[in-house]
Amino acid sequence: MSPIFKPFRLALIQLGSITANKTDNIKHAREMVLRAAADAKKPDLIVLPECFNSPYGHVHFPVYAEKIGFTGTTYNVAETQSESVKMLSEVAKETKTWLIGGTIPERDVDDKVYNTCTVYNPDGQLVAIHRKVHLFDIDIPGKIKFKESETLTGGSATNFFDTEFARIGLGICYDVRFPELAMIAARQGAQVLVYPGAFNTTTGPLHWELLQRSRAVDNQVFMAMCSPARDMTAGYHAWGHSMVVDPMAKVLVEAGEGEDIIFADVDPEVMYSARAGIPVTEQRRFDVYPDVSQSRV
Ligand SMILES: O=C(O)CCC(=O)C(=O)O
Repeated sequence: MSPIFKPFRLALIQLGSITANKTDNIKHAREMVLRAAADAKKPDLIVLPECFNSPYGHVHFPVYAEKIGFTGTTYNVAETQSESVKMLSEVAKETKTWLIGGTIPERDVDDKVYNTCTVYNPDGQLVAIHRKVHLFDIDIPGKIKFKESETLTGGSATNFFDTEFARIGLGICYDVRFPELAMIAARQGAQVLVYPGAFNTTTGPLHWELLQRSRAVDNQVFMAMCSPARDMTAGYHAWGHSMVVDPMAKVLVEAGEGEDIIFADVDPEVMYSARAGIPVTEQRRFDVYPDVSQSRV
């Protein structure tokens, strides 16, 4: 049976004022979630950006890392030591809204550090965790060099979660460059992909929109990426331009560079008509090439 897909409203928080003070960052993120939830057309799902509680950079991850402290697949927020997880759980409950809590640096029980996304239901329960699978290691001479693998470990699982309105596939930023991850989630029934991300001013203008529209059109799903706002005084200049794209690759809404909250109404009919009109989902030739979604970890 196909997963449920009903109309819903999505809010992306392009968070600004991310400073060296973690407590302030968490407080500000909470205020912005409250503001998004208080919109006249209350969203069903709110999203925060990648690395919302710390400055972005591999040197910062171990310093800001929090012990979420869960193993396996059941998560009891009452047991966590993470102040970010506590806040996210509480504000999801307070607003009675689904919340994708951007990402935070996470220190695991084995002392490895991950770039981790946590998801909460409207009761404040932590229902899903995605650790960034593909680490952002690039070197474009004269432009940008970044090596997350100096301090981070890559996650080893693909992830989605179910709500009462849709199945949502998860990824984080650089993960969007690897079509297999999106393809696997889509083939597992996700109709919407949400990736907190923080592209930069070199790759952002070239690839941020292109990659989202590509993942949307090749899987005929909705795709959303939520960035921090750009801060030219920070060590890393995020691209901003948080956006939501529909299954025909149309950009439904796009933020600028500054702090903002953008909203989109996700209409399942757009996905159904895209799939009916261009039926690639039924025309695949697994007799010619393998179905990568079957090689799931
Ligand atoms: O892929 C890119 O160009 C940017 C990726 C990135 O910023 C990240 O993974 O945090």
